[in-house]
Amino acid sequence: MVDYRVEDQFAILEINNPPVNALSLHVREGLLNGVLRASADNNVKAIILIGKGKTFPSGADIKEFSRPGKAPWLPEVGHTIESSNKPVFSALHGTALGGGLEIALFSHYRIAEKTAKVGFPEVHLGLLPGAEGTIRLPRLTGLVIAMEMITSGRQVSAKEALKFGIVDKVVEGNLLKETKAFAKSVLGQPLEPRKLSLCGVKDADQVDKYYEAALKELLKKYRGVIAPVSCLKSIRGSAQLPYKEAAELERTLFSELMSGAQSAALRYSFFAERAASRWNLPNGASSANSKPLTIKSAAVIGAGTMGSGIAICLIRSGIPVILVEQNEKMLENALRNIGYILQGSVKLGRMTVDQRSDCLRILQGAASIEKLKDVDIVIEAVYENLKLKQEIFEKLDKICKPTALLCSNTSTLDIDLIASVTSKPDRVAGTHFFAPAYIMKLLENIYGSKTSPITVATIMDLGKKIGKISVLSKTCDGFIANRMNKIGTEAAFLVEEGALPHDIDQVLEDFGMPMGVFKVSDLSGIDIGWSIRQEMAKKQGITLTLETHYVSGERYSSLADRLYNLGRLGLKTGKGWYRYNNASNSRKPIIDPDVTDMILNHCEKLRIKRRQISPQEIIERCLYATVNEGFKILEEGVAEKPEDIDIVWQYGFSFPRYRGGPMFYASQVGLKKVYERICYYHESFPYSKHWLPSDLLKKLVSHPNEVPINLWMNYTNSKL
Ligand SMILES: CCCCCCCCCCCCC[C@H](O)CC(=O)SCCNC(=O)CCNC(=O)[C@H](O)C(C)(C)COP(=O)(O)OP(=O)(O)OC[C@H]1O[C@@H](n2cnc3c(N)ncnc32)[C@H](O)[C@@H]1OP(=O)(O)O
Repeated sequence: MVDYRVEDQFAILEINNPPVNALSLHVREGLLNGVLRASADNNVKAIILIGKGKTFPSGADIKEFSRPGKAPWLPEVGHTIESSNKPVFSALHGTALGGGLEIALFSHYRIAEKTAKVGFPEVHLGLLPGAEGTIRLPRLTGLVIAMEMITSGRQVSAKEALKFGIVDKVVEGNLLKETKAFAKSVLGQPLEPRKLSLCGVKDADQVDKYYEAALKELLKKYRGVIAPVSCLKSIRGSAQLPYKEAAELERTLFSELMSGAQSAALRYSFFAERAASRWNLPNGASSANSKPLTIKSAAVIGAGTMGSGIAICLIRSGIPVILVEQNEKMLENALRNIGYILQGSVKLGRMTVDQRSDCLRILQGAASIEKLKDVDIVIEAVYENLKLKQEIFEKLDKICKPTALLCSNTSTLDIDLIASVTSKPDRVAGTHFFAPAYIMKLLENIYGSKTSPITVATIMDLGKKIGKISVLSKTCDGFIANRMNKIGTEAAFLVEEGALPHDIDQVLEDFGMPMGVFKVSDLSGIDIGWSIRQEMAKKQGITLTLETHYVSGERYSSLADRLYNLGRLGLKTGKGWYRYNNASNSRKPIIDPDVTDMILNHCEKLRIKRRQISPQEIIERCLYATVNEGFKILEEGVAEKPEDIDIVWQYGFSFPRYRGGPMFYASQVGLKKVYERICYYHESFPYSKHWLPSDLLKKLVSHPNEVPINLWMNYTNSKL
């Protein structure tokens, strides 16, 4: 794990723990023993710590955090480094992060390869740098930079690290050779001034001012998230307390975070995100044995909001796009809008003027699909109508080259039905983007019964290339995301039973959702849901009225239909579930007594006796219904593993990452408790089939050993 050799009187400690040289127990032991050995060796003048492979250590081993750890701990290794009688040089390349950077800060000197990056990403794991990083970094950079770097988790380039005083030199070429050369130039100089534990924080007298300003920002930016504030408290300690006491405070804060629910969820999320990129199909094909095709050109059909957004994602990644739209005016508008959106990115510093021009150069509009014969992939993003989509796919099948992938951005429709009109169903898949497509990180990829492994591998790989988090779903009505989302349905029932829209929104926002469900509904438009419901009713041959309370034996709420009938279509009409001050162009929702009256009248007409609804019930009704459907999705193999579901929720619906996702949340509450409440709600609401308890959940609670391990057990520390 740590290779030891002596060259030119340098003891080289080469850390060899692929893939990221995490500081696992054996690495810590190797470093400790290596430094002690070199310190005692009269033939050694200096010690160099360097990473083998692609990086200097990128942090502590996160996997070790979920089991009882073993000494030597990182701070002990660090102090052994700092107190060595030989100068220690850390040679940084790749990503020197977290514990890796802390090891470097215990060293007497730091040399960085030009492309190296350094940072403290612990905050993203709900932690703080717990091996004295919060005490040492401010001693090098001053408080403001340390506060910014540690509370944001931002990685800084070698050049910036040099400017901040984190590294002593930036080098090009052979890192070891350059480090030796630098070492030779400073050998013989006293070590004491290089020991950060003996230095002070130069702007310590300003700490209260900086602390207050940073705290105000953090509370605004990270509502409900505790780690950033703990980071700040620890940095304040570094300026206010003697070194040893500051380190003790850091240790206490670190332990509190480490044993808390938020860090558990964030650490789970780190691995869940990586697990979601690995997939297995029922036929044995998998990400490990399937190679993607290279996508060099693409077409997007439909220049509405979704189509334009998808085109932006592709051109931003250098993939030329033909954007097809029959309506010339609409096409013209879309191309102009794409230009504006990219202009906005330039203004925000997310791309340069040249990059914007490069994007627009590879974007081309077309009025018909005849031009698509050479593209590698087509993504259709027209109106959600099966017949229309089938017509398009039938044409594409004739026009496109045989190797082209034909994908649909459908959010609900069966991929098999779309593929059935083509002669190459193995090339057909779903690529479901979330609005706005150029911002939302999720790409929900869908395979049908005939989709080939190459097609799946290609769309999963494409997602990664365009900067998305791809998750794979088997085809079904609504796929993982929309099928599972029962929040809106239960929220409407809760309003009928006694809550008000703003009560529910408040509870969901306090839980950590960025916006309550009724605010979201106003933003996307009440008419959207209305047309989906009308379409569904048409299919079933029924007519919906404002008094409809059951549809095909299922409970139904017509509250949103009432809003539609009143012309309250949401933000765009200035009125929906809330009222908006359109005169001042404000998007701020205002509680509207007219809506309350409408709700009360509705309940009176339907003879619903209203009651007091607790915040606990709101959470349970909205989330447990969703979780129950999640288990059914797992049971049916729509999602391969719970991580896939949780990642869909985090990146598609902005579910708070510090709660892990609905499935992880359920495991934290305790599956037994969740199951019992689902059974209770099933008894209370027999006309909502989403409360019919999932067999998988029942089995997990009663006979956990009979459940295949990939479906649950190895991913969570579920409390049964
Ligand atoms: C008696 C009781 C006494 C108690 C005393 C307690 C003392 C306390 C001491 C605590 C000291 C800890 C202090 C330290 O500050 C804490 C940390 O260091 S936390 C970790 C900080 N580092 C990170 O968060 C980095 C995370 N990794 C990344 O950001 C990226 O992986 C990367 C390094 C930028 C590389 O990105 P990519 O090249 O894209 O590669 P992947 O992301 O796909 O990763 C590849 C592979 O590696 C796995 N992995 C990555 N990082 C870690 C890690 N830190 N630990 C374990 N595993 C890691 C990753 O999961 C991938 O594997 P896969 O999941 O695909 O199998």
